[in-house]
Amino acid sequence: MAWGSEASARPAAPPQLTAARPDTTDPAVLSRLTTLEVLRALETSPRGLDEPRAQRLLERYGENTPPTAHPPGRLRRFARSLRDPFSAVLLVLGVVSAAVSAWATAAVITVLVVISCVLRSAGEHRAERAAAGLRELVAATATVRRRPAPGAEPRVRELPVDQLVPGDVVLLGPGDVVPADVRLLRATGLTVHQPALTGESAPVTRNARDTPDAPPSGDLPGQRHLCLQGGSVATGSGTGVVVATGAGTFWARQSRPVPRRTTGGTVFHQALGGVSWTLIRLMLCAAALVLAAHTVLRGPALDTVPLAVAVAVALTPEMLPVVVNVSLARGAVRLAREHAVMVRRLPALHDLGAMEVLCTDKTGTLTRDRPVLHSALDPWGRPDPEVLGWAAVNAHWTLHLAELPAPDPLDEAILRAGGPGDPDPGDPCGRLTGLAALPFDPVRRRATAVVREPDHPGTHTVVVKGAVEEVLPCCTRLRTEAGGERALDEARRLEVLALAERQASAGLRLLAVAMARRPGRTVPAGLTPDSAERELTLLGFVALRDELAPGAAEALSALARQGIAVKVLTGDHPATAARACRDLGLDPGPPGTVVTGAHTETLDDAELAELAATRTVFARCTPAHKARVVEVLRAAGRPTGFLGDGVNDLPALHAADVGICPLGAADVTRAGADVVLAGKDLTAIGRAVTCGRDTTRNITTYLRVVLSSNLGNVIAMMVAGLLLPFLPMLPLQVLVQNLCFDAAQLAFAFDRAEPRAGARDGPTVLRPRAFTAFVLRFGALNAAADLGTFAALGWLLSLPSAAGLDTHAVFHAGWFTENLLTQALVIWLLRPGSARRMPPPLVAAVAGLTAIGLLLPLSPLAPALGLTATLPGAYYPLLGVVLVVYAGALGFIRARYRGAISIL
Ligand SMILES: Nc1ncnc2c1ncn2[C@@H]1O[C@H](COP(=O)(O)OP(=O)(O)OP(=O)(O)O)[C@@H](O)[C@H]1O
Repeated sequence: MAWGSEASARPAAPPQLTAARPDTTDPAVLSRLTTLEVLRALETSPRGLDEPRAQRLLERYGENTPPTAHPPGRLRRFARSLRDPFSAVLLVLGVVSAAVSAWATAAVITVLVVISCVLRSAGEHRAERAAAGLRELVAATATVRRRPAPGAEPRVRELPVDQLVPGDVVLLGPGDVVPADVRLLRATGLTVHQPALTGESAPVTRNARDTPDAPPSGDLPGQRHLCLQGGSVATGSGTGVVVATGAGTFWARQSRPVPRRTTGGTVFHQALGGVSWTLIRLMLCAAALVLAAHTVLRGPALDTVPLAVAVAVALTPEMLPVVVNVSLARGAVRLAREHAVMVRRLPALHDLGAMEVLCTDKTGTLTRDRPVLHSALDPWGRPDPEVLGWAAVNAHWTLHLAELPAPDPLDEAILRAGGPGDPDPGDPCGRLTGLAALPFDPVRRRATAVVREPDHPGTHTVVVKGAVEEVLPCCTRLRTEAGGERALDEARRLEVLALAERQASAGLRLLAVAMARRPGRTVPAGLTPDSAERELTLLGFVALRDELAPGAAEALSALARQGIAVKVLTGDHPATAARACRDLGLDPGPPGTVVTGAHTETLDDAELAELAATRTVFARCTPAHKARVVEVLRAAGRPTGFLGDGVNDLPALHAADVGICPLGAADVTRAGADVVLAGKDLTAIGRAVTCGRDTTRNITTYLRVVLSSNLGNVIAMMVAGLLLPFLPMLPLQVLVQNLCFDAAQLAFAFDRAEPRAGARDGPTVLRPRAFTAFVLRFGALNAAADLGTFAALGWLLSLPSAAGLDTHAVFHAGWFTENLLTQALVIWLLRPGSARRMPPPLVAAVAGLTAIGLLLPLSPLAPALGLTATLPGAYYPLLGVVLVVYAGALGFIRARYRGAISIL
C-alpha cells in the first residue's frame, strides 16, 4: 500500500484492491473516497484486523521500517570524508606541489589524504553502526486495535511500529509519533506537529471527515483527515486506519530522511569547527613564514615551495576526525553497556561533557508522575466529595470520548479515587451520557467534558477541570458554603487563589473543578474552548500528591558537585514546584523568586537571560516558554541541556544543546532526544556527564600531544631549512613519520579515564585557546630537543671518523630516530593520569614508535627511504642524553602544570 504514482517504486498492490476496488494507492483517488470506501478497500473495520490476516499482510507488504536515509556506500563515505577541512587543505597543498613539479611531495600528500580518509570513513562506519544499534534499543511502539482471531472481540495492545500493516487501526495520543500514514476515523482536539513534512513549526488541526473536501492534488500533508508518518501528535487524540506503511508512505516517497534535530549550532560543532580553523590558520601562517624567510635570506626560489608545503603538512592533525569519531562511539557504547544510557547522536556525548546548565521539567522526571488523590475541597477549603465526583466525570469522559491510547496519570488518579468497587466511576449515578470532550493540552491547561444529565432535560452540562489560574478566569460564580451559588467577586477570587497557594506550598498538585448547565440537549456543532469554557461555576478543587522520583535528589546533588547548575522548568504551580525543589535539596530561592511563564513574556531576551542566570525555578511554563528559557541560556554562551519526558517538553528538548529523556518518556520525546536513559536511575545522568567529559579529555589529550610534537618539528624544520644547504627531511620521510605518528595517536581514542584526585571537575569543551599556551610551551621544548639532536649530529659529522659518510642520509636518519622516540616519550608523559596505568593500545603505540625509530634506519628499507644504515655508534649515547634531558624537562613542566593537564 503506497502513496504516489510511480508504479515501479511502489510495493505490489494487493490484487483485490486493484481489481474491483478503487485504487487506494493513488492519493488523488484516496482523497476522494469516503471513510467507508477506504475501510472496504482495505478489507478492515474500525474494530481492527484479526491477527492471522495481519500476519499475512505483513508478509505481503513487509515491515513498516521508517524511511531512514540509506547508509552511504564505501565510495560515498570516502568522498564525504574529503570534505573535512584538513583533507581539503592537504589536497590544495598537493595541487600546489604538483604545480611546481614537486612530484614526490604531491605523492606523499595524496597518500596521507587517502590513508586518513580510509581510516576516517571506516571509523565513521563503525560509529554509525554503533549508533544504529543503540537507536534500535529505543525503537517505538504503536497502540493498535486488533482481534486475536476472526470474529473475536478487539483488543488494544502495543505493537512494535515495524509490525504495522495497511488496514490496522491505530490509536494516537499526545506524544505519539505517527507510525505510518493514517486516515482518521475519529479525532478529538487532535493537532499534529509535522514540520518535516510542511516546514511549519506550529501544530496543525486534524479531524475525521467521512467525505473529505477535494484537496489540491498531491498536497497530502495539507489534508486534514490524514496523519502522515513523520508527524507527531501535539494535543488531543485520534483513531485511524493505516493506509500506507514502510516504503509506501508519503514520507518514503519523498525520499526524505527521518527528521533530525538541526545539529549545526551545537557546542560540539562550534568547538570542532573552531579548533580546525585555528589549526588551518596556523598551518598556512607557518607555510607563509617559511616562504617569506627563505625569500628574504636566499631570494625567491621555486624549490622552497615543497619545504613550505611539508611544514604545513607536518602541522596537520589529519587523524583528528578519526580520533573524534572513534572516541565518541566508544564512549557511547560504554555508556549503553555499563549505565543503560543510550546516546542517539554521537556528538551529544561531547555536549554532555560541556553542559553548564541542565534544565529539567518536574512531573515525570523529578517526580514519579504517579499522583494519588490527597483531598477534594470546596471553594472554601472544606472536604467535599461531590467535587471529586465531577472531576471524575470530566476525567472519565475526556478519556473515553477522546480515546486516548494511554490515560493521563492525573485523570487515572482521579478515577481510581472515584470509588473502588464502583463499576463506572466516571458516571457515579449511572445516569450521564458523554456528548463531547476537549482533552487537556499544556497551553490551555484545562480539560473539558460535555455530558447530558437526565435530571436536567433540555440542557447539557459542561464540566471543566484544570490549573487553578486557568479555570478561575472562566468562572463567574462559585458554590457557596450552603451549597447554593453566588457571584465570584474580586475579593473572593483572591481568597481562592490564596487557598490554592497554600495547598500548592504543601507540595500538592491542585486542579480546579467547575461546571455550567447550558440550554440545548446536544452540544453545538464545532465545540471550541472559547464557546464551552466560559461563565462557569467553581465547584472546588482536587488535590493530588506526586512522590519524588527515586534517585532524583542524589542525581541533583551529583550534578551540583560536577559544577552543573540545575533549573526546573515546569507547567505546574510555582509553589508546588518550589516545594518539590526544596524536598530534593535544590534551593528554589527566597519566596517570590519563582518566575512564571507569563512573566517571561514581559521580558526581552536580554532581560530573560539575566533572570535565567540567577533563578532556579520557572513555573506555569508552556512548551514555548520552556524552549525560550533554554534558548536564552544557550545564547548567553552556556552549553545547556534539557531533561524532560512529555510532549510538552519537545520544543525545549530541540532547543537545547543536548536533549535527554528518562525511561517512560512519550514516544515523540524519545525520538527527539539525543540521550535516552533506559534505566530507572536518574543518577545515570551524572555518569553520562562524566563519560562525556572523559571523551572530550581523550580528544584534547590527542590534540595536545599531536600539536606539541608537530609544532616542535615545524620549528625545527624551519630552523634547519634556514641553516642547512639541503632539505632537513625528505617528503617520503615526512610521509613515513606522519604515518607512524598517525597510527600511534589513534590509540588515544582507546584511552581510559582515570580518577582525577583533587582535580577540579567541571564542564569540558574543546576550546582552541585553552590549549594554545600548553602547545606552545611543549612545542618549544620539542623543538629544543630536535635542535639538540641537530647539534649532536653536526658535531658527529664534523669528526674525522665521519669522513665518507653520506651526510644527508645520516642527518635524516638521526633526526628520524630522535623524532619517533620523542613522540613516544610525549605520548607516555603528556597523557593525564599515571604513566604506569596506560591502557594496552597506548603501551603498544609507545613500544611501536620506539621500535620503528630505532630499527627502521638499520633495516634493509632504510636506503629506499633515504635513511642510512650506518649511523655513527656515538650517536646513540648522545641521543640518550638528549632524551633524558627532554624527559626531565617534560616531567618538570608537567608537574608545574598538573592542574592544566588533568582538567583538559
Ligand atoms: N489531565 C488534566 N486535566 C486537567 N488539568 C490538567 C491535567 N493535567 C495537567 N493539568 C493541569 O495543567 C498544569 C500543567 O500541566 P503540564 O502537563 O503542562 O505540566 P506538569 O505536568 O504540571 O509539569 P511538567 O511541565 O513538569 O511536566 C498542571 O499543573 C495541572 O494544573
